[in-house]
Amino acid sequence: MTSATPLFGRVCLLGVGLIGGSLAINLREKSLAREIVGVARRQETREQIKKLGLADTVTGDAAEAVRGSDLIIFSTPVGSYAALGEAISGAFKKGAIVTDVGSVKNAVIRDLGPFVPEGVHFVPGHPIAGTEHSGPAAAFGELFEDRYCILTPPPGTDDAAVKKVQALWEACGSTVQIMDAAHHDKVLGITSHLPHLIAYTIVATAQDLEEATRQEVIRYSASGFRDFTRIAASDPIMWRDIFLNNREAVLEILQRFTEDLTALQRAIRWGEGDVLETLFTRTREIRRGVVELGQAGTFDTRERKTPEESED
Ligand SMILES: NC(=O)c1ccc[n+]([C@@H]2O[C@H](COP(=O)([O-])OP(=O)(O)OC[C@H]3O[C@@H](n4cnc5c(N)ncnc54)[C@H](O)[C@@H]3O)[C@@H](O)[C@H]2O)c1
Ligand SMILES: O=C(O)C(=O)C[C@]1(C(=O)O)C=C[C@@H](O)C=C1
Repeated sequence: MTSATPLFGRVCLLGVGLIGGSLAINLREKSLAREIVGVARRQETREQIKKLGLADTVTGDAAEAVRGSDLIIFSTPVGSYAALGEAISGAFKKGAIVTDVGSVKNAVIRDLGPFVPEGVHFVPGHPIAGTEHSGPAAAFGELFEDRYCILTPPPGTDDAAVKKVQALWEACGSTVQIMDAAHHDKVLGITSHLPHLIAYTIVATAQDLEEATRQEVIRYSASGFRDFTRIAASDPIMWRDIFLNNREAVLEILQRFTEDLTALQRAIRWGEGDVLETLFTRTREIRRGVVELGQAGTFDTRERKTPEESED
C-alpha cells in the first residue's frame, strides 16, 4: 500500500527485534507511518537499529518516545510489559492507539490495561509468524505475508482504533482475526506453546545423554530432531515469559498431552499396531489441512544467513 497520507503519523516501537524490526520495514516500505521512533535500552542496539534503517530516531527513553506518538507498539518480551507500561503511562497523547505483538493475550491485558488512560485506545494483537532468530538483524519485510494476525480488543474498545490496527496488519500481508483473549491463549497453548515446550524437552534430553551418544545425536541428526533443534533455539527470555504468562492454559493442555502420550506408550508396550496406525493416519490429515490453508510454509532458515543475535 502506498498513499499520500500515511495510515499513522508518529509510530513508536517499544523493542525493535525480529517482530518490531519486521514491522518497521513494512511501515517504511509501504509508507504507513510519517515517522518511526524506536526504543532500545543498550547503546549498541540503538546503533544497530539506526544502521539497519529501522527507525528515524532511536532512544533509550521510552516515555520520551511515546510522547506525541499516534501508535505505540509493544514488541518486547511479555514479561517486560508491566514495568514499561508504568514508565510510559503519563506520556500518552490523547486519542493514541496502543497495540502489541505479544504471544499471550490475557496477561497482556492484565498487565498493560491498567496503564492505558481514558481516551487512549488499547488493541492487543499477535502475529502468528516468526522464526527462531531474534534481535534487529533478524527482521525481514516478508515475515507477515500470508500469515494470520489475531487481535483481542477488550469489550468496549473503539471500533475505529481496531480497524486501524487491522489495516496495518493487512498492509503487511496478514489476514486478521478478532478473538477473545482467553480463547486465543487456549488455541496458541496447543498450536505454539506446547510444541515449543516439547522441542525444548527433546533437545535437553538428548543433551543429557552421555557425551559419546550426544555427538552421535548431533552427527546423525535426522530431520525430525533437526526441526526440534530449530524450535528449541528460540529466544529463552521470550519463551520464559510466554510460559509464565500462559500458565493455566499451558498446564491444562500439558495434562491432556501427558495422558495421550501415556496411551501411546501403552500401545507400543502391548504391540497394538492398529492403535498407532489409526492415530498416525488421523494426524496426517491434520497436516494436509494445514497445507491446504497455506500455513505450512516455513521460512527456510537454512537459506537465511544467521543474523548476529543481539541484546538491546
Ligand atoms: N519470535 C517470534 O517468533 C514471535 C512471533 C510472534 C510474536 N512474538 C512476540 O513478539 C515480542 C517480541 O519478540 P521478538 O521475537 O521480536 O523478540 P526480539 O528479542 O527479537 O526483540 C525484542 C527486543 O526487545 C528488547 N527488550 C527487551 N526488554 C526490553 C525493555 N524492557 N525495553 C526495551 N527493549 C526491551 C530486546 O532486547 C530485543 O531487542 C514478544 O512479546 C513475543 O512473544 C514473537
Ligand atoms: O516459526 C517459528 O519459529 C515460530 O516459532 C513462530 C511462532 C509459532 O508458530 O509458534 C512462535 C511464537 C509466536 O508467538 C508465533 C509464531
